[in-house]
Amino acid sequence: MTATVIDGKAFAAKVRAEVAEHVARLKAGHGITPGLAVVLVGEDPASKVYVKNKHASTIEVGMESFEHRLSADTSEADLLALIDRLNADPAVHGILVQLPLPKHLDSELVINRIDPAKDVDGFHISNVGLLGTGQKSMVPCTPLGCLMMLRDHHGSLAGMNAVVVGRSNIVGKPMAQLLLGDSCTVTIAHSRTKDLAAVCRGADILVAAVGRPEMITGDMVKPGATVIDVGINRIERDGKTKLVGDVDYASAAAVAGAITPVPGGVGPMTIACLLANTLTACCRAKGLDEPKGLTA
Ligand SMILES: Nc1nc(=O)c2c([nH]1)NC[C@@H]1CN(c3ccc(C(=O)N[C@@H](CCC(=O)O)C(=O)O)cc3)C=[N+]21
Repeated sequence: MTATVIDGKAFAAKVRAEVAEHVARLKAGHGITPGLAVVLVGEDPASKVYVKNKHASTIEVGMESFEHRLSADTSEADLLALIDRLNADPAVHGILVQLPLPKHLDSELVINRIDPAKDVDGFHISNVGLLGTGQKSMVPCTPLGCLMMLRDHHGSLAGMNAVVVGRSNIVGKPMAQLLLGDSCTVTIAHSRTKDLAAVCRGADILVAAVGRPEMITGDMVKPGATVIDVGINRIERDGKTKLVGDVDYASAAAVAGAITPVPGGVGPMTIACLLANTLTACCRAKGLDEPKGLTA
């Protein structure tokens, strides 16, 4: 058996096209252009990759892109003042502060300064609480992208056993909440889980979000399971830099029913969902119908 490859790149292009269509309608019908502000402090390499892809996509779907690049030694007061300005700016519907921030900045304080209605990352404590209680919120982009791919592939997820490996606030925990919301039986596994392989083999849906290159191997995958690889790891192999996931693709694909590749899987969906969230935030701010199929 060889797994169906879930093409995140193609799916993301479809999502972006849907977003672009809504944006065109907002412009023509209401004279509104959704705007996304991205704040980048310092020079984190992962964030730079993200920013590069993001800027082009924002423009491509017809939105306004506001970039704020601050030096690595920016003070907390200056960063908070910028967020206050963006919160008050009616042209800005979404605000994203690139993480990680330099060590001298308190990322919790900074994230919680963002107006929750403009928090397109879904990291504000209010959005975390709303998601956890099943209320309307802004949903973190990476888990939302994974959910969209799973719904597209399976239709209903009800009753499926889902195992999320990784318990981060940005992926693992919100992913588990979303799967629970779609009536999966959810297990969150992590570095201290006993017999991780056996837990993973119980999964109909296996989401790998551990940040360790190729840690999830084929012997940990139930035959026919759907494997979602959230990992983006840069490694050296045969003298070259390579992008690999948290899943050992070759061995997992030999057992799985469906699998997302890296690159071209979850990554492009994260960016597409950032645009979808910006559109959603804009529609909510204006009291207009929000797009269907682009939210949780
Ligand atoms: N507040 C905040 N929100 C984020 O969502 C956030 C962040 N900070 N900081 C940095 C990380 C990283 N991240 C990526 C998203 C997509 C790709 C992506 O599109 N990857 C392509 C490959 C890119 C390549 O070729 O290197 C792929 O997987 O196919 C990569 C990285 C979002 N992040």
